[in-house]
Amino acid sequence: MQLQVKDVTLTFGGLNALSGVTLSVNQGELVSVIGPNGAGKSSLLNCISGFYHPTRGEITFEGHDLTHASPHQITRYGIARAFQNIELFSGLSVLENLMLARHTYLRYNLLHAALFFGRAQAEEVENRRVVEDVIDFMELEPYRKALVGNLPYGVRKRVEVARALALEPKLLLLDEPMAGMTLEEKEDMVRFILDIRAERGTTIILIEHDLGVVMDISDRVYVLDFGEVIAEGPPEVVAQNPRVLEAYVGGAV
Ligand SMILES: Nc1ncnc2c1ncn2[C@@H]1O[C@H](COP(=O)(O)OP(=O)(O)OP(=O)(O)O)[C@@H](O)[C@H]1O
Repeated sequence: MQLQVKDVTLTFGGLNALSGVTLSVNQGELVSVIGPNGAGKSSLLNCISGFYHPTRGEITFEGHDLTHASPHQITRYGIARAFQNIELFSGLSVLENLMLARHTYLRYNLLHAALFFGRAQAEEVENRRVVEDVIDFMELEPYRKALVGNLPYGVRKRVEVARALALEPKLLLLDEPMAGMTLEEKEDMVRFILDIRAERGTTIILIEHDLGVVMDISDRVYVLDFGEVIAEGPPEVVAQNPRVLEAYVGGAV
């Protein structure tokens, strides 16, 4: 098991955003988390990525305890996240955003860089190589130097995924990467997600409202409702689960 979320509860005031959530993900798996609005999906990703700390329970990744770790530490352990509300600097180019992500999250401290100038330079060459490789992989070559604020929405969503990939994660967290996209853009994103797993071997946790996509590409699906896991399993099994059908009645998603 690469990631293990054990009995996690997250409380805001009197409200349980998550209630005893247990979930595990194997290396190389593509696992989706679905559920109606407010079910706790983003809260779960926030706990895994260290933005929130569970009120109770435990999260481990490859033997590291993430329960109280900071987002920076968690990134260094090999987990990166593409945000639902794009977290890019609109006044910087695609290339600059990706380089900045590596500098912010992965670079050792400035004193170290000053003392070991040669090593810092080698690191910069490596940063550039990784970033160029991601730009190529995500087919962002035509936009390398373009300011992110000037790009169409669908391309910006793709840059947001590229920003996370530039951190060379072992586990990639995707929070609604296809929200608001046209059909064609969605198809492209699906292809990228499948390629990320196939070619880079990255484990993926996907939050997505488009159930057609989820059922098509996931190895396993977890269904959250009111902060609890109400079903888990292969997509075709989960889709038949009466509790899932009930949670989705009325087109709540
Ligand atoms: N920072 C916070 N403070 C207070 N309550 C919060 C906070 N973050 C989330 N919640 C509450 O926790 C519950 C779960 O929210 P969350 O955003 O995790 O759901 P979600 O499944 O991601 O929803 P959506 O599909 O709408 O993004 C909601 O009732 C929400 O109002």
